[in-house]
Amino acid sequence: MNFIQVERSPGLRGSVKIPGSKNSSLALLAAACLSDETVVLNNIPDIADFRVIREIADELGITMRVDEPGTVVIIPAGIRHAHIDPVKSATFRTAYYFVGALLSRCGTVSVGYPGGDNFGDRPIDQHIKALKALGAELTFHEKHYETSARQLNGADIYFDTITSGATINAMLAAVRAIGSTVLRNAARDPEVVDTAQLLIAMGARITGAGTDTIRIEGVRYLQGCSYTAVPDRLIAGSFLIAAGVTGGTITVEDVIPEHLGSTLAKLREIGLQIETNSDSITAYGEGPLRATRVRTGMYPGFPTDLQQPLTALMAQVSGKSIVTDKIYPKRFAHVQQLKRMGADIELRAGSAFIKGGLPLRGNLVHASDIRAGICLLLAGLAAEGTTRITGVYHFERGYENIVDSFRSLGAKLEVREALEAGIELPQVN
Ligand SMILES: CC(=O)N[C@H]1[C@@H](OP(=O)(O)OP(=O)(O)OC[C@H]2O[C@@H](n3ccc(=O)[nH]c3=O)[C@H](O)[C@@H]2O)O[C@H](CO)[C@@H](O)[C@@H]1O
Ligand SMILES: C=C(OP(=O)(O)O)C(=O)O
Repeated sequence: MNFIQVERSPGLRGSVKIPGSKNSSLALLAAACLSDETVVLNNIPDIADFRVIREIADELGITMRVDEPGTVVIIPAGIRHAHIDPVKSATFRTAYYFVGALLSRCGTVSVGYPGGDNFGDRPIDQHIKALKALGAELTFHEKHYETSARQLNGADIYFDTITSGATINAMLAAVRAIGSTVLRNAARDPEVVDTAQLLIAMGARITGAGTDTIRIEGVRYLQGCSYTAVPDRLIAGSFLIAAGVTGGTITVEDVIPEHLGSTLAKLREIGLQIETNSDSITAYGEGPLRATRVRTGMYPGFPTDLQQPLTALMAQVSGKSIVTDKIYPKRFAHVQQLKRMGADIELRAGSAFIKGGLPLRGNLVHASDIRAGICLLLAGLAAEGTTRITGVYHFERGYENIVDSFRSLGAKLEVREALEAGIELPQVN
């Protein structure tokens, strides 16, 4: 079993190029499968979820060829069926996008229940509601569910809660439906806009993406195109937070600063100096930092996916901070692990109450999901001694070359094999 070994690394310094967004790429790969022609996607990160999607595509008869790093050629015309392996689909979150994308083409799509990060309830009722409104019928089995439709018809759909996943899925299903669809209370995330932009480049008729009302006129034919995924705002945010954690200066390149509006405002409030240019951001973390209170919210609110890395920072900053997750109130598995490293954090009703500024000590800790992993890595960079983090698979789902990127900034960390290192690691998922 592998683990990541991290040593205290004060004052990280340098620049990192930010790869394409994981969450966008997962939607774009499915969206491309709606096309009648070849689609080329650029800036697709080489992460674990992508590798599973390629296997699934291959089994369905869809070509997904990597021509050069980051560039994926998708030829959906050869699709034979849409029965997606339930075991493979359960290893990541977004296999459900293939329901929206393949329903109009195949009539029936079967897929396993969504996996991905496990931090309490992640219902898909709004996906189901949207698909039903468009005319689909769903049947649920023990390990998979099946969605069928002879024809999809446009509909007026109101989401009961703001959800990026269901907004994207409904958009995918609606672009080839007959007639008009309106999505109300839609998510405004950059990944929703990115998916709409690709679909528009393919010939879809979509307006309003980026607002809470998206209008779609169904079309019969979608052409090929070449499209580039937006940069990963969550990876960018993680590196900027690292500047605060280590008291260093870090520049993230190839980013869209507007996508990080709430994150930059919060980091400035905490006391980091932030400089933005058209496609780069520099965070200076040397100055005195202040405790804060943050609540996550759907975009443009503070992202739940940066709540965990921010908690590692606030554990370093003297004073009382409160981190509240309104999107996933149970997304706090990292707290127990931070406590093992000496942090003083109490959990109550969806909030972490942090008494910051205590010295952290390296320990053996477990990353239970992607952002818990980056949180522990950041804590390890600040802690005295050696931190060993298990659950490396979760890093591989979210971050391409994370270890090399941190090393390029001067961080001391490496991936090690437990047997070779002579260390007995506990068996955890
Ligand atoms: C692959 C991907 O893009 N993952 C991101 C996506 O997940 P995902 O798309 O699963 O998250 P959603 O935006 O759908 O979830 C937002 C909120 O809506 C709720 N909800 C969602 C769907 C539904 O049918 N019913 C319902 O109640 C969820 O429980 C959550 O409280 O957005 C999350 C919230 O920004 C991020 O943490 C994930 O990194
Ligand atoms: C929750 C996340 O991912 P997923 O939705 O793919 O599980 C994440 O990227 O933080």
